[in-house]
Amino acid sequence: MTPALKIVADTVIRNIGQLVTVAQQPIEDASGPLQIIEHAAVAVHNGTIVWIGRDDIHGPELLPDPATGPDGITIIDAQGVVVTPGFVDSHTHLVFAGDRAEEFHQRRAGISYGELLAQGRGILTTMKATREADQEQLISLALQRLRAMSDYGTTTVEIKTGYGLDLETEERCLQIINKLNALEEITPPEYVEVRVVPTFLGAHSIPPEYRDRRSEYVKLVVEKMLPSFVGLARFCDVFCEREAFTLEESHLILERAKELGYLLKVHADQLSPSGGARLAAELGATSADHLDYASDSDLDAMREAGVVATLLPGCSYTLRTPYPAARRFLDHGLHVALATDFNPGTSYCENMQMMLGLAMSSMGMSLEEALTAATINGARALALDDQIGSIEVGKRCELALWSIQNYHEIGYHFGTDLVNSILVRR
Ligand SMILES: N=CN[C@@H](CCC(=O)O)C(=O)O
Ligand SMILES: [Zn+2]
Repeated sequence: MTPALKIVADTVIRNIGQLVTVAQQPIEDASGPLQIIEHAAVAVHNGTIVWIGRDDIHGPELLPDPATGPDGITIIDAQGVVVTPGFVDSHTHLVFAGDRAEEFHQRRAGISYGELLAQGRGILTTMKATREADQEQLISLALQRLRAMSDYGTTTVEIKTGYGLDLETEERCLQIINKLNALEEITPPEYVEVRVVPTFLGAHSIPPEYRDRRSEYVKLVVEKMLPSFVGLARFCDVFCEREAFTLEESHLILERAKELGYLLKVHADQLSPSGGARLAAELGATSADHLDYASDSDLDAMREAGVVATLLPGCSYTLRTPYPAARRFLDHGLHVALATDFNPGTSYCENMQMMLGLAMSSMGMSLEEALTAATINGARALALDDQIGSIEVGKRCELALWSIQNYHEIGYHFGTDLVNSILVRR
């Protein structure tokens, strides 16, 4: 007889109807592409998952943490619902002030997103409002948005700067993003349990004061901003596009960022074939995002270089452009991630469930592919897949507790929030 497994735990989630682990390795008692365990339990110690399995069948002997004493295990009854990894929203522009409702309706009447950018509106409209806002306003807006995201099941959010476009405001936005990870420092203390990953996107648009001397702005990004923000941002991103930064400018910025130790992302081939996807592959970026105009050979280059393809259906929904054909990316053997691209111009939506729905209804993804894209592949797009994105022993406890008993309701029952709460142990 195998001796009982003794596990030290401080939290146990019991009575889980379906534990959708999205495990990357086969696990005992689990089945199907998402490695689902029926009637399951999860044991957690110090925020790390220490055991998962069938509730009550051959579970381990759970020992409380000696520090908390014999009554120290918190038992949470999931009441038979579905539990998945929390969503990893790997592409957002969440820190900004103002809105662009007026431009949205003008676009509905015929003006294009590219035309607005060319007229110095679009991103620059938001830049003006963001520069004028003070720290408290920006934090309070960000918190409101993070709360909405966590209500829909998101536990990790990447946040880009890119609405400051000067040294001072870009730095202020990065400091705010970092502060969101330490909310007790905010007065009065705030508790949103979402993990935040900061990205520097100084190369989002050329600010108006540099309109006729763009090379000087690129120089500012390369020589001043990038070195000053080391340690404040995990990623450096560039909007490589006809209306934004050329391939050469993007190359210059990303190459310097890489030398300084940033991980890389690229807004690639969104409005035209910009060469961004190819650049992401050349420089070993973690992800290339959008990719509406990426060619087959670009996708091959991305696969060879291990670049995650992040697809953003919220943009297609807002801009009324064709949805990315996810099948094409999957057939190229790429890891596909889904994200909201939450921003005031092209995707004003905090809700990852909506992205899953669009991926299934309009991008040709199965439920299993979409859930994988919104969890473990989002984690891959942040180079955090060793820590989050699936429910496996050794991963952090960042879960979504749904209000449904069968995960097949996801994408089928639409237009309503199916997530009850998130459960995060730090
Ligand atoms: N493409 C560039 N950046 C954002 C849009 C930002 C904005 O319009 O404010 C995007 O990912 O779609
Ligand atoms: Zn974006």
